Amino acid sequence: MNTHYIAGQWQPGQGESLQSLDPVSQAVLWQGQGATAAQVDAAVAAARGAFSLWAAHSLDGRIAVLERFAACLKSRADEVARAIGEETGKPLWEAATEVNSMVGKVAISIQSYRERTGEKSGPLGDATAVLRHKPHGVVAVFGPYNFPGHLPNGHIVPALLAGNCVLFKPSELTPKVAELTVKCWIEAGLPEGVLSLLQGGRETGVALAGHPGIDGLFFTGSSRTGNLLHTQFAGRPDKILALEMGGNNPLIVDQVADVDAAVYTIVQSAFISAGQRCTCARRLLVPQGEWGDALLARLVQVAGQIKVGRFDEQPAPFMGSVISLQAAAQLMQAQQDLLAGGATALLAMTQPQEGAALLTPGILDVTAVNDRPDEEFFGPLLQVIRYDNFEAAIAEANATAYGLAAGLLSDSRARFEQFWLHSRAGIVNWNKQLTGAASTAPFGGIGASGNHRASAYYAADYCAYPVAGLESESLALPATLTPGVTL
Ligand SMILES: NC(=O)C1=CN([C@@H]2O[C@H](COP(=O)(O)OP(=O)(O)OC[C@H]3O[C@@H](n4cnc5c(N)ncnc54)[C@H](O)[C@@H]3O)[C@@H](O)[C@H]2O)C=CC1
Ligand SMILES: O=C(O)CCC(=O)N[C@@H](CCC(=O)O)C(=O)O
Repeated sequence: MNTHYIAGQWQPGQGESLQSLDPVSQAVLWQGQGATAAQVDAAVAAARGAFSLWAAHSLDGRIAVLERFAACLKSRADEVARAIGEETGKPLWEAATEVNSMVGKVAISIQSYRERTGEKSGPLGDATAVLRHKPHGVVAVFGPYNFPGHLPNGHIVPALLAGNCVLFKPSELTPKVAELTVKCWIEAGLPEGVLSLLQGGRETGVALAGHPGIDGLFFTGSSRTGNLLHTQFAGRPDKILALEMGGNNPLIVDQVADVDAAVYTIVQSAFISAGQRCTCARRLLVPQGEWGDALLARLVQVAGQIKVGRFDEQPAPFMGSVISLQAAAQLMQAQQDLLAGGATALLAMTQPQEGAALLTPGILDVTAVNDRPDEEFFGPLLQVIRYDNFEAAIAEANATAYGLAAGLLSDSRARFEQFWLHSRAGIVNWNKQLTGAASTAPFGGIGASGNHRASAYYAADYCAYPVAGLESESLALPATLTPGVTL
């Protein structure tokens, strides 16, 4: 099977065997072998060979390729959305929004490139001060499985636009979506070697991340892998590393007037994509007392009726499956561990069909659990913590090493200002769902969620470095010479 795209050629892998499975039916959607270290070498060599020409292309020339890529995606939107639905399990309506985000990324990246890393010049003394940006060279992009199109695209598009060559290693769980995406780049006329596709798991990732021929690595994935990469890149200031990682995101609910609006916003925050968004609310902070009890009762009622189903089921489900049977088993185990540690199930997460990675929404009250794990449970499992007062809620929200997204549902502006001042996260929302971050804004976290290189609108910043210069058309002596120099 020709599953890797290296130096402008499709070729078979020579590494470990890989399969991508439909998480519900377990049907094989894609199979092949991962790229070996030698194949990674060949892709890096091709990228190094292609770099100077691609970087020297006019910006308009690169933009033209990007726009043809967007047009190709648009024309194949149904096919790409179907592949996303099949491989990840997310419902077709949601997969279609992912393809839209991929298309939209091109225009937004062009705008961001011009605004944040374009060219500026102005007079400085008898010279012109000029600021331009240069690409880093050859960069690796590692993608996660939860947005197999949109999130790698969020690195690849701005990286290519800035003039870098890219080695793309998608998640081993979503190779088919990656293959379709790369086919659109080829159709767009990207020159040979500028983009390679290296399918594979850990073995391929390790070979690529450690390759001396890369100038940088742009990663979206778990905090565990991101931390490994950070350790590996320590002592390498010559290489740029951008890490977009997970979160243990808090959503505080204050006593609001519209309970149903709060419940709807909580559902969209915790259970969209079956809880497999890095921005999903993981911890729901609810006031002690009658009002909090009533809110939770309504939440349990609504969440208990959420339609869960196969990605292509009609009428459409709100939640599809999680990515794999293994992920489903790990989540069920996490629920079991929390219950054993003293949690109460307000709504138990269940796996209704053996052999299918479909999970129903789970809501656990973990207030009584001592030493609550500061972990990201990447699925539809929401932990509720009851609080006594607003200050305690803010302290609880910040009781995490992560810092990706945090939110408040409150009718009080003063409370939001207090929350904003004290919260520690890259996204802080008020009366809006935590999920669905805009591509027109920076996207990144602090703490264990990132390394201060925000992506989305600010991806332009890590795709190019600034070069400042003083320029003059002619070389001439200054009007006054410095003391001590005679000519
Ligand atoms: N902050 C953000 O922008 C986002 C973060 N995420 C996070 O991603 C995670 C889910 O995605 P996953 O695919 O499970 O992440 P993951 O960390 O398992 O994998 C991400 C990528 O790294 C590769 N990889 C794994 N081990 C490696 C190693 N030792 N060396 C080199 N490469 C290695 C994988 O093959 C994959 O391509 C969640 O934690 C989620 O929060 C997901 C989307 C957005
Ligand atoms: O990168 C962008 O263009 C915006 C970031 C984005 O789309 N975030 C999404 C998905 C990220 C995730 O949770 O995995 C979101 O915030 O829902």
